[in-house]
Amino acid sequence: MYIEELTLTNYRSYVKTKVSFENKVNVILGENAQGKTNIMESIFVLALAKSHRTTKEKELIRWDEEYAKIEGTVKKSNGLASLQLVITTKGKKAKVNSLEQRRLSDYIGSLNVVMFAPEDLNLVKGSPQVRRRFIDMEIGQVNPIYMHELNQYQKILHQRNHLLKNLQRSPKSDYTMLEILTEQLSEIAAKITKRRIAFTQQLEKWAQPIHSGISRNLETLNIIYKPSLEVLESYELSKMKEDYINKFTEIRKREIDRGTTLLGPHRDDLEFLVNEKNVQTYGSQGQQRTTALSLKLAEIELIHEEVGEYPILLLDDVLSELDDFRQSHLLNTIQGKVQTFVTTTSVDGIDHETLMQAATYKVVSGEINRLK
Ligand SMILES: Nc1ncnc2c1ncn2[C@@H]1O[C@H](COP(=O)(O)OP(=O)(O)OP(=O)(O)O)[C@@H](O)[C@H]1O
Repeated sequence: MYIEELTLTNYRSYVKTKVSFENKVNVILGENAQGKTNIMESIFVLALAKSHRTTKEKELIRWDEEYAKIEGTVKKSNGLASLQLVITTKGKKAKVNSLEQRRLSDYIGSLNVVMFAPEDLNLVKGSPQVRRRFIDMEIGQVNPIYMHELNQYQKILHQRNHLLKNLQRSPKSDYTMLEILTEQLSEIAAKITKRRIAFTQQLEKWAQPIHSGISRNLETLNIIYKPSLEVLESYELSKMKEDYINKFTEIRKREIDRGTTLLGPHRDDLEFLVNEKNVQTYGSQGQQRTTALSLKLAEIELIHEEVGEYPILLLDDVLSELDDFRQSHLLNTIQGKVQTFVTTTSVDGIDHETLMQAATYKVVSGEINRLK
């Protein structure tokens, strides 16, 4: 799939902008703070109805305006789709081919993207939250039900935490509600855990040969899902739910003392092993970069496997962070098959053939124009 045209209205620094793109590499050039990342972010938001750099949606709306609108014409193997996402301070509304989507989770997946920005180099080294967000975004865009389950999970988790805090203050309260919420949370926790384990295995399958290639066959990569509920011997949903309920019963006193839910997908993590050693603890910076790059390239293949089309790749200011060999590996992999957007302040030093043939745009003060 690829984006033919993008229109932004009141989106961050853009008042009204319409721009056509090519189904190849599109390089977006510009000095600092001119609006390059805003373009990348708008494509990401059009796909996932969420920003990669903020949770505060108000920031996406141009100052002193009421709403922001992102429109995109997307070419897919089954034809053209016109997508529209309107963001207000009260919420978001999405349309596909002028039809309003009842739920955002139904809309997500209309456009698939993979973003690679400098902060993704943090995927390995950063906090577990960064890795959980990565998993959720990736499964969410190929599986709308997962997004729905995740929302439900967050709601029940919030209620349960609130109740645990109340129980902490008045221990004589009724425990029936806690049992009901524990049962509901365990049911969804099992579904989410199961999907995440399956996703991790699928991601590992794609990432392993890629990592070997980038490391010139010197390194092997393993990706392990680390659930907060230990040893999930059975992957059967009912058994997993039962395991969660039993464990919650076991740690009830501790949870009430702490006033929070101590177990579940919101506490899980991913572990990366290079040559069987934890790369977060023992890996060099180079190995950590190779791992992050392998994961991103694996994501592209995984989405292709799931939806039957390659996603769009957004490389925000990241090429200059990679050495020549990793840069070439990345550009050789995407060449001719993935529509790619690259932002950079300058193409000096990046002399790969793919970039020579790219469509080039210049961004100045919130306006984008084609150069070649
Ligand atoms: N809600 C908003 N309304 C108006 N302008 C905004 C809004 N949010 C951000 N901006 C402006 O957008 C500009 C930043 O754009 P962007 O992050 O895309 O820069 P960039 O070209 O990627 O720069 P760099 O190379 O430094 O990353 C800033 O000038 C900022 O003031």
